[in-house]
Amino acid sequence: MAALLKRSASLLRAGALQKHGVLTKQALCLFSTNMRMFTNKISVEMDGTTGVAVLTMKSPPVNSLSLDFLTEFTISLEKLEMDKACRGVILTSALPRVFSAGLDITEMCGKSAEHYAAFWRAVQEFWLKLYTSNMVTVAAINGSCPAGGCLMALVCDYRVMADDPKFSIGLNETKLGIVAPFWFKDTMTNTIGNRETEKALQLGYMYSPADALKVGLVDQLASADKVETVASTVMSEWLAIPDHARHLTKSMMRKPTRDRLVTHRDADITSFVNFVTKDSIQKSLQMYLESLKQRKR
Ligand SMILES: CCCCC/C=C/C(=O)SCCNC(=O)CCNC(=O)[C@H](O)C(C)(C)COP(=O)(O)OP(=O)(O)OC[C@H]1O[C@@H](n2cnc3c(N)ncnc32)[C@H](O)[C@@H]1OP(=O)(O)O
Repeated sequence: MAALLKRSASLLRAGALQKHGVLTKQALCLFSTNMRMFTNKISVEMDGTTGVAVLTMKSPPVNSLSLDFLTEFTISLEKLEMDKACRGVILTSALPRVFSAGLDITEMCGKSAEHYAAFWRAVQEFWLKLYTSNMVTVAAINGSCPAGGCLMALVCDYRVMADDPKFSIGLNETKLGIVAPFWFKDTMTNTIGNRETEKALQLGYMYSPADALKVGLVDQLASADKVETVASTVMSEWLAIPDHARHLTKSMMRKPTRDRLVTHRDADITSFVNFVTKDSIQKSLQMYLESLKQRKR
């Protein structure tokens, strides 16, 4: 620690730390310490010297995105966003075989319209915070990630997936008899293009890691035990770019998609509530949940 402080002081004297916002941020990293945050469903470990946090989802059995999970996730992300020492976040899962099973289906079944509205606002908030994060975000996908799990990976800046054919990734909503909202669709289109998204969404296609790499749904594959290490290497490459330039570029690329949801946010909630309260949709979701349970028997 004394050596770090000495090095920071000498950098400050040399004026190196005031040159760009990014260097000032790096200087803060030099002064900062490691940090740990735990909630029931998420743990965050921040390395003060690299400025990289690892956010690990740990909500068995499948890291489904319940209202509680989404709230804890969004708060953890906000805390990191406010910590000037934190420049990048790696998202990963503590569960074997599953990154995230997507939205918690039980939050969309047999509840009140008020509950559905609150749940959907939390899903929107989670997407907005992650999609517009100033930090570099890398998904270390160490298991399957259907629907909302895939969305979470897609909003990151880079995706590394475990090269295991047992895992799959995609927006499979049509298979549940439901429809991915326009901002899920936009996020996928921005990643793999219109034609591939059109096919993938209509068919509710779940890609193997190899196929996901082929269409650009993920950026890189790694053996299951190396996913996080590869994600860290990718993170250092991204952090070599000055933060302000990288972030302004990210904002420029993402603003139209973000603005579209912000402009239509309330209408999107109404539309979700109207959709999910239909008897036919409730029946489809119940049947799907039942089929998940039957699979095990
Ligand atoms: C209406 C407007 C659009 C809304 C947009 C919707 C977006 C979504 O994200 S909808 C959710 C879509 N998700 C899925 O289709 C995933 C379904 N799950 C799976 O495919 C698998 O569970 C798995 C591959 C993620 C993991 O497989 P495995 O390890 O074999 O675990 P199990 O299938 O045995 O599941 C254990 C346990 O968890 C329950 N469960 C699974 N997924 C969900 C979920 N998304 N929400 C709630 N609960 C889920 C599953 O039913 C099992 O429960 P128990 O039988 O009670 O143990």
